[in-house]
Parts: sequence; structure tokens; C-alpha cells
Amino acid sequence: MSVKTLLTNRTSLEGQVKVPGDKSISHRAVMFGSMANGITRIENFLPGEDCLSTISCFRQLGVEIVQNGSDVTVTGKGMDGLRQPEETLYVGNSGTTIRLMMGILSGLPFKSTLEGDESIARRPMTRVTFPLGKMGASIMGKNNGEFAPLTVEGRKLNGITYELPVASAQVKSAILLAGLKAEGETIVVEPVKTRDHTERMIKQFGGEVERNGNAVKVFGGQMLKGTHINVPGDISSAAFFLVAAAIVPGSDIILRNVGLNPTRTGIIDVLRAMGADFVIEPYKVESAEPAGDIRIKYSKLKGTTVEGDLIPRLIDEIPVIALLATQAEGKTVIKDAGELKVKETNRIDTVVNELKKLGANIEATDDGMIIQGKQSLDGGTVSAHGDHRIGMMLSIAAILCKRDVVLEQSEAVAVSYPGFFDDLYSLVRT
Ligand SMILES: O=C(O)C1=C[C@@H](OP(=O)(O)O)[C@@H](O)[C@H](O)C1
Ligand SMILES: C=C(OP(=O)(O)O)C(=O)O
Repeated sequence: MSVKTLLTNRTSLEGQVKVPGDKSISHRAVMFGSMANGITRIENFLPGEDCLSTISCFRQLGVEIVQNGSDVTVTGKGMDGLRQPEETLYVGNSGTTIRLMMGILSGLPFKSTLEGDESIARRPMTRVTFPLGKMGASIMGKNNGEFAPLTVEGRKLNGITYELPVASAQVKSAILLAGLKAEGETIVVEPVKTRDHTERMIKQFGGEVERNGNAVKVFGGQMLKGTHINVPGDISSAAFFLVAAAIVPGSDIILRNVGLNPTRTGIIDVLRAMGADFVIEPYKVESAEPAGDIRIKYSKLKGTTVEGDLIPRLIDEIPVIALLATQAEGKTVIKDAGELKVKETNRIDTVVNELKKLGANIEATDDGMIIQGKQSLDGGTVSAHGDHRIGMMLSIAAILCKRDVVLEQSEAVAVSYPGFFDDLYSLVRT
């Protein structure tokens, strides 16, 4: 376990950062490249631990993948080119890897086992194994398929129409990926629109997918063709610097190449509602995934309510939005976010407990939290609890703290942002 003494009591953030590639898009680029025919070149791939787990799983399935930092080349031989792995597929800490891979493996003619770390072993899997079972998949896991390790025995699949009981892009994507190998059409109906990177990527690889309101449809038996993917920066990583600049007096920073897919920009809506001072310059070049630069300065903030359809558009940013709310005048309420309980940690409890240690006025509710601002933060010993987003949020909080802050399990940040501390401290002024 790494213990890190964080920078505290600083006056401003200045300068610019190009945030690393988007995690969700990097995973999918490797997966689609592996299922397609021909070469796929991935530019600005995120070399974080989660995406490296996806690469290592597909290498075990016989795919040639060359990775040099953020440049990746995948030599795909089509779905039928994927081979039975000799050993268990290890997904590390990555929920996206294990859930999407179940969709892919369900329709392939061999047996394989997926396993991850102790956090993965606690995350719910029935949400994926149940609909895949309806398609004809055979997946065995602990507690009747609820938990990893999970053993998938490939079968012939049938298309289904399935209404998602939870708003989850991972579940939607697992079903769509299985649908590409199934007989007939597969339709997924979402309760609320979630991130649509899978749908965009099917098209980029030459496949067909249709959206009708909240319903997404694919046909089985499609041939995918290798392509060039330029991964935009991850708005979920940019979020830490957006919040840092908004709450540390005197700050003025520019974030370059931030992904601006509308299914991911909920944090922008929250910053706007709180009165933050920022300008977005979208890039004009045509691209499957929109991106742009964001300049943001410190300003006075006011509390807001974060709820409903907004939640899936900022689900991973809620820990740092909670910190933002501690520096906004008045009350902020976050609700409809019960999904936070089944992430890398129970993110309602970890956010509330760790921010309380620093002096925040924050309470957990059944489906979110209530934060009273504006509260000055003090200091103490806190822990990431193995959760990358908690570790990064606490490192931003420390900048405002008067006393020393020590962060336990700081190594967790490498799951999605290996260069986080270098980038953050390049912006922080004394
Ligand atoms: O599809 C994806 O890439 C992701 C979907 C979200 O999870 P859920 O589908 O469980 O909401 C998100 O929290 C996760 O970080 C990445
Ligand atoms: C929830 C997350 O990822 P995953 O579900 O892929 O583990 C995250 O990155 O915050």
C-alpha cells in the first residue's frame, strides 16, 4: 500500500493539461479491434491499469496487440479468430472489462473463466448474466451467477428485446455485443440514455446500429472491419481539474482535447448550474466522438440539485461533484444515484466518510448525499479504499486543506489516470 503526503494549502492552479484518453472508449477500441477483420490503430489510448487488463484478456484470446504507451495496433481476425484461452482471464479492477467481455464470450464456441480483484468479486453481475441467459448463454458464477469468478460456455445465441432495469451502459453494451453474434435482431431499451460509445463504435467499424428513442437495435452476423480510432481525452479525468480550478481561489486553467459526447457532459451542466466561470471551444473537425478545449477559472459557486436523467451523464464524477458542493454557498442535493453503491467501493459511503474526515458537512442518503456549503476544509489521514476516483477526489480536496493530508492507497489512481499526480502538481502554484 502506498501512503502519499498530498500538497495542501495552495493558492491557485494555472497553466494547461492535455488529459489522457477516455477509458470507456479505449476499452471498446481494443474489443472491437479484436473482433474485427484487419488492422485497427488506436491513437491516444489510455494506458491505465483497467484498459491494460482489457488488452491482456484479448491477447489471451489469441489476438496480436502491440501497445507502446498510448499507441496501440490490434490485428483482428474476426470474431471467429478468437481462441479459447489457456488460463483464467484476469480483469483486475475493471467492471467494464468483465461485463462487456461476458457479452462477447457468450457467443463464441469455447469455455472461459473471468476473474478480477476483491472489488470485482463484490460487484453485481446478474444484471448481465440474466439477459445474456435469455439469449441462450451459459454463465456460471458464485451465488447463482451473481458474482465473479464467472465461467462462460459459448453457445448459439438468439436475439432478444430487453428493457434494462437499471440505467447502465455496461449492461446495454454487453447485450449489444452478444447481439452481434446472435440470430436475428437484438433490441435494448434504456430507462434513461446512457453513454453511447458502443453504438458509435459499431458504426466506426462498419457495422449497423439503429436508435429509436431509448431503444437501440443491432442485427446478428455483422462483419466488422478494422479502422483508425482517435480517442478523445476523458471528461471523467478532466473533471478533477475542472473542480480544482472552480474551487481554488485565483485559478485559471485550460484543459485540452476533452471528450464532449453529450451522454458524458453532465458535469458541465452542474458547473453551469452552480455559476462556474468557464468557456468551451469545441473542435470543428468531423469525428465520431466530439471533443474540445475548456478554459475554467475560479468563481463563487451556489448549491444545486443533481438528479434524474442527469445521473448517468455524470455517474463517475459524483465523488468530485460532492467536493465541489462543499465549496458552493447553500445546499446541494444528489439523488437517484443508488448505482454509486455498486462501483469500485460503495461511493456514497466512501465519499461521505472520507470528506467528513477533512471537515466537510455532508450526509449520506439512501440514493445520494446532501452537502452544506461553503465549508472550509481542515486535514487528516484519508484513504482511497482502493477506489481511483476517491483517491483523486481527495487529492483535489487536499489543495484547499489548512493542515497536512495523508492519502492511503494512493496507488489506486493508476486504474484510470497513471500520470494524475504529475499533471495535477504541474498546475498547482504555491
Ligand atoms: O460503459 C462504460 O464504459 C461505463 C459505464 C458506467 O458503468 P455502469 O454501466 O455500471 O453504469 C461507468 O460507471 C463506468 O465507469 C464505465
Ligand atoms: C465505475 C468505474 O469503472 P468500472 O465500472 O469499469 O470498474 C469508474 O471508472 O469509475
